[in-house]
Amino acid sequence: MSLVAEGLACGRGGHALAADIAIALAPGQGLLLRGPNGAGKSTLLLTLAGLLPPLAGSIRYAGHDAEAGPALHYCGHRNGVRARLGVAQTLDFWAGLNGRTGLSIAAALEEVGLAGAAGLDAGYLSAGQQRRLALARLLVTRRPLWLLDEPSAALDTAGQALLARLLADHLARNGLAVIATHDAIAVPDLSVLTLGEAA
Ligand SMILES: Nc1ncnc2c1ncn2[C@@H]1O[C@H](COP(=O)(O)OP(=O)(O)OP(=O)(O)O)[C@@H](O)[C@H]1O
Repeated sequence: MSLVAEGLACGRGGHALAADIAIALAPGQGLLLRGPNGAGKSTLLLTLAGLLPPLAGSIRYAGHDAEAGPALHYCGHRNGVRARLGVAQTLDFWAGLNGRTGLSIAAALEEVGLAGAAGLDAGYLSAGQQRRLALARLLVTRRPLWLLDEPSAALDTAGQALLARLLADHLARNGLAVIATHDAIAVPDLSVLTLGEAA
C-alpha cells in the first residue's frame, strides 16, 4: 500500500493549522512529524486517519485490498486501557474487535515485555507498561499503516528500543508509518515533516 496526500490542509473548527502538506509514502517508508506543541501534528494524524475532515486537498491510500480489512491503526495519546480488565483480556478484546491477523495474544505480550503481567488487571500496570500494552495492539492485528501519536511517551530506554524495533520490523514488512513525536526514534531512513510554529 502507498499513501499520497496532496495540497492537504488540516485544522480544527475550520481554522487551518497546517496547509499545503504533501506526503508520499511508498511501502516500507516512515515519516516523522515534528514541530512545537500546538503545531497540528495530532490534528494531521487524525485527518490521515479519517477521524477529522481535511480542510483542503486529498488523501489517497493506493493499492490496499479493502477485503483485507481496514488499512490503518491509529494509536493516540490514550492507551485505551480499562483498569479492571486483565492485561491479556484487554489485548484479546482489541484482537476480537480489530481482527486476529497477527501475533497470538501470548506472543504479542511476550514481544512487548508483558508476558509476566498477563493475568494482572491492566490498571495495575505502570504508565510505560500501559503504553507497551497499547503498542501490542499493533501486533495482534496486522494493518499496513501505523499512525502513532507520541508512541514513546512514558517508555523507558528499553521501551524506546522496543518501539524502534517494532517500527523497523513493520517497515521491513513493507508497512508504512507516520509518527508524531518530540523524541528521537532510532529507526534509519525516516523522512521528516516539520509543522510550523503554534499560533
Ligand atoms: N476540538 C478543538 N477545537 C479547537 N481547537 C482545538 C481542538 N482540539 C485541538 N485544538 C487546537 O489545535 C491546536 C493543534 O493541536 P494538536 O494537538 O494537533 O497539536 P500538536 O502539534 O499535536 O501538539 P503537541 O506537540 O502538544 O502534541 C492546538 O492549539 C489545540 O488547542
